[in-house]
Amino acid sequence: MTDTLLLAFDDEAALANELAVALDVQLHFIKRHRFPDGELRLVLPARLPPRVVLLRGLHQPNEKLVELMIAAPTARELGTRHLTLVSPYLAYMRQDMEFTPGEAVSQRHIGKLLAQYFDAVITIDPHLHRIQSLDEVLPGRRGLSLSAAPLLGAWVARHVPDALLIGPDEESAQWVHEAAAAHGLDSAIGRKVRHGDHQVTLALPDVPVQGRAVVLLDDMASTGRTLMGSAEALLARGAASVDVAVTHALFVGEAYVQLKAAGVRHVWSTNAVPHASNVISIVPLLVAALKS
Ligand SMILES: O=P(O)(O)OC[C@H]1O[C@H](OP(=O)(O)OP(=O)(O)O)[C@H](O)[C@@H]1O
Repeated sequence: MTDTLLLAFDDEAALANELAVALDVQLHFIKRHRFPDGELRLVLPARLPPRVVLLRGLHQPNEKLVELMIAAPTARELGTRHLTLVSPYLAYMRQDMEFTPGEAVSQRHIGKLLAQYFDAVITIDPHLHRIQSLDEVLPGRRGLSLSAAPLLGAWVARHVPDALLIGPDEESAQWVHEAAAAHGLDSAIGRKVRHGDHQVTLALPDVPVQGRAVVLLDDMASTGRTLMGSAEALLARGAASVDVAVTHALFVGEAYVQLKAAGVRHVWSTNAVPHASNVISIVPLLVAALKS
């Protein structure tokens, strides 16, 4: 990939450096200046090669979307003809239908916006419920959705002898089954009803957990309520230990501290979102996708 340049922002320097080394490509950080009124100025290299990969995770997405709206057309003005967005966490995928009249279907509109600027988008474990493929979100463009579940499963298999993997809700079944199947782990899936941003009702799966080393596995932790509620219920039922493995460590506010306070022993995450719990690198996944 010597003809490709990797562009990134310095708040994702660790992942950007690791990716550049693994791909053996040149890395350039886009310079950012925030004006007193909050507007942004971006500075890219004066000339760009025809193929550019832009790395930008979209956790805390609103300002980052503006960065993309400025950086992508600038890259094309500077010589880029094929522009790939690598966004390990793709925001706005959870609002995928109109639940009440007049409610914006953000997934569709953010997808269209990205399709306007990028030839291809690569992401990890996007929260897509009711559609099968990321292509459906990106009209006319290539969307590639990678799964970190086998990496999470491998980590659990190495660190927790005889683990029982539990997914807190039906949605998590895809990741839990993939991780369990790849590494011969026991698994079970609970149920969840969401009542609001911070309110969920959880039902544990009907499997014996007494004395088991349970690992809760999910695509993301945001407020941590889903994992906290599950962990407390598992410990109350006699689980020997509860660990957590997630792809996206969003952990808003005090969520991480509260999750540990709820009795969770270890919290493990991938570096798709930079966080203190990162222990699993998604770089091998990204490299395989970008090289194909
Ligand atoms: O840390 P939290 O704030 O609990 O959020 C994380 C949970 O939210 C997501 O599911 P969600 O409840 O959105 O599922 P849904 O899309 O089916 O409502 C995700 O799959 C996690 O289970």
